[in-house]
Amino acid sequence: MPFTETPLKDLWLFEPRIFEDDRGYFYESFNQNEFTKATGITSPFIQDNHSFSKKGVLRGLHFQKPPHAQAKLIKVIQGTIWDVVVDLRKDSPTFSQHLGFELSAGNKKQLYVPQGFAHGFIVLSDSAEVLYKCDNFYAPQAESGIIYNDSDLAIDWKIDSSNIIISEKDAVLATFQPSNIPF
Ligand SMILES: Cc1cn([C@H]2C[C@H](O)[C@@H](COP(=O)(O)OP(=O)(O)O[C@H]3O[C@@H](C)C(=O)[C@@H](O)[C@H]3O)O2)c(=O)[nH]c1=O
Repeated sequence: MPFTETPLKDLWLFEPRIFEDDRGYFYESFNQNEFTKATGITSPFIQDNHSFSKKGVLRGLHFQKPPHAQAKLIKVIQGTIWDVVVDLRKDSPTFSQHLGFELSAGNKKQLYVPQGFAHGFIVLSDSAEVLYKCDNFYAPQAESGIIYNDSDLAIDWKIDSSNIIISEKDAVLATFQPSNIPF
């Protein structure tokens, strides 16, 4: 089964089967039937996003507040990222826990991040192109996040902090405070 549930409930890793031959390779990068059969998740994806980032760029940690919360299915088509998620669901046994995954064009792994998680990634290779599907539309008024270097979360971003590049918006995100979490 190419879908594995991770130690964080409802967070799934997808390792697709690759068919290689003399021409190159082929694989189904997404199949709604297989996805639903394996995970039980039925909500359709309605927005696709594509970002390009240079080495050391860190985007995150982001989430949208309800009713605009987004589940995301993330993959990399060029380069390598360290993808990090934080469980923000207060009723979850793994509330406040985080996990990191290496996603790359080479390993073709995909991560399904449910609603109620914060998400971010850092680029480990010279550059990276990241594609992700979302089950809810972008809603700028609902955007929120947690500062990447929050001392309670203590996330290992794999790159020396002096080489991390973040947006002005991400530099002023709040620290992790359960009372501010809307899930
Ligand atoms: C996320 C997003 C941004 N934008 C615009 C707003 C802004 O002008 C420009 C760049 O936006 P940002 O700086 O927020 O992009 P970015 O920092 O890449 O934001 C993304 O980060 C990763 C980690 C996620 O998980 C995503 O959900 C999203 O929050 O693109 C859209 O038009 N639609 C979208 O869905």
